[in-house]
Amino acid sequence: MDEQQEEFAIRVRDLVVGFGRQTVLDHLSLDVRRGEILGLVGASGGGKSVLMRTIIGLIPRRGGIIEVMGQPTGGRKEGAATTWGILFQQGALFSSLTVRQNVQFPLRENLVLSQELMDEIAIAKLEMVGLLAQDADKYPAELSGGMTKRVALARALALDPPILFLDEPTSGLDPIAAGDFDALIKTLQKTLGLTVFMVTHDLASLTTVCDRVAALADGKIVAIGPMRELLQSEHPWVRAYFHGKRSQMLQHEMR
Ligand SMILES: Nc1ncnc2c1ncn2[C@@H]1O[C@H](COP(=O)(O)OP(=O)(O)OP(=O)(O)O)[C@@H](O)[C@H]1O
Repeated sequence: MDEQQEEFAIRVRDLVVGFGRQTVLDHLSLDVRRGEILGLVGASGGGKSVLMRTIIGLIPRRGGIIEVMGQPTGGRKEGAATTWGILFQQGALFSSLTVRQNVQFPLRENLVLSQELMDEIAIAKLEMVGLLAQDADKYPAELSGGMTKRVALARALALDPPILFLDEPTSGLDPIAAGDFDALIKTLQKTLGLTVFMVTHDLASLTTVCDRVAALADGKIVAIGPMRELLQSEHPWVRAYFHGKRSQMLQHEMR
């Protein structure tokens, strides 16, 4: 593996993705460094979810190259579950399974382990995301929004993947729960050395947990860097996003 491959967890080059006549991603390039938390912002309907889903192989591409941990992804499915964990926006837990069974789901799908070991792993993962062993027998309907996200996170981390994809992780959470969740992501990044790719509109998350922020506009990454650099960007969409009335108000309150 050469030095460049070592440095990047995800490399995207000239990615083109579309549906019918619509081109959503238009020769998009992006590097995600190993061990960083990268936040992705963009207009609603601008293609953030499409980019994430294309990287993980759920949407086919029309052109371009995607490498994950130094390996081209071209349709490769095997090994995916151990390479990345995914937290979808609503948590997407299986409602008929308990918390424990939800966390164990990827283990059952990918490994052959004794029930005892799977129980131990499930409890360890739940504790890692700040839940208690007694939460393991609850059903998703019995959980708060914050707990649901934590269970989904425990499930995403069940196979110890080096990369974590988060789709608007703090949406639907109150500011305290959102702040706690952000802190948890930061702790996991530091303790596990995770690379985190996070789609978010949450200015607090962008400012407090993201090492870098990438802005998606017109199907391309038009700005990327630490938040303070994005705030200086001259790109019209980036300026409108971070310096519009609503953002200004929030940034002022965050000072
Ligand atoms: N499976 C699909 N089939 C057809 N069009 C799609 C499909 N998935 C996404 N699109 C289109 O691609 C565009 C980008 O959608 P995407 O969900 O990536 O936006 P987004 O940036 O994540 O938006 P939001 O912030 O509102 O979640 C939209 O115009 C959407 O209608």
